[in-house]
Amino acid sequence: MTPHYVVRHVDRADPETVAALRAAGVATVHEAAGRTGLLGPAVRARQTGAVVAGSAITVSCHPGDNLMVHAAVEVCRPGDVLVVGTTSRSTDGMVGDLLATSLMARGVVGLVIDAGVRDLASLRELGFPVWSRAVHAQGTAKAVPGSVNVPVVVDGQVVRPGDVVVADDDGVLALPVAMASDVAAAAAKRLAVEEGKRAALAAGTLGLDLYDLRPLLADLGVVHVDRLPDGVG
Ligand SMILES: O=C([O-])CC(=O)C(=O)O
Ligand SMILES: [Mg+2]
Repeated sequence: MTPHYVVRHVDRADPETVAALRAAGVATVHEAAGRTGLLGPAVRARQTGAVVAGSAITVSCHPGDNLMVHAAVEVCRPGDVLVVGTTSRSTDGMVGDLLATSLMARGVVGLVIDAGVRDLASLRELGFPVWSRAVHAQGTAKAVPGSVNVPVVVDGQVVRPGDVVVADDDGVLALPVAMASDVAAAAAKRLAVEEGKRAALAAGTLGLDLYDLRPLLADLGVVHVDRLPDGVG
């Protein structure tokens, strides 16, 4: 039989770094990380306005089977994000309000799952944020083994145990621990620069001038005219 593992120990990023990445949000962290780390857009927020960051506890499940999600709950610590992948594509409702209640009792701050969730109204009422491929009431079994804290693929992105996961309304990103503090510093710089840009744009400065795009447009052959010349268009 193929061995399956529940790995108890995970190397986590320090809480200050995790907090800084949370404050920056997914889009800024993605840019600061050199446009890496994003999960695909199919795994999306199932609530509005939630922002979480935490260390990934990863789960590899057989499709239609949430046995290993139950096994994973035990190794979660406060501040973790549970990240669930399946070994082939699934939209079954693997996690609902009961598992969410259990995860909240362990201090887990959110769930990212490349499958379905159910009991959505209750999940929202609980205030337990989820990012999922689907919402579907389809029930699942507890019969097939898998592993906890091994690398998983979630909508095209590898997520390793301990990766810092950042999730908000824009999507989900996973960052290796080794990159996390450098990216947090770069993200803080980006936020400061964006603050200045936001003030200038709010005051009416055009992006064309703020980013000095007029010479570029000219170089690219873009011509300003009052009306299209006859015979064009
Ligand atoms: O129990 C399950 O299999 C999934 C579910 O609905 C819950 O966690 O509430
Ligand atoms: Mg349920």
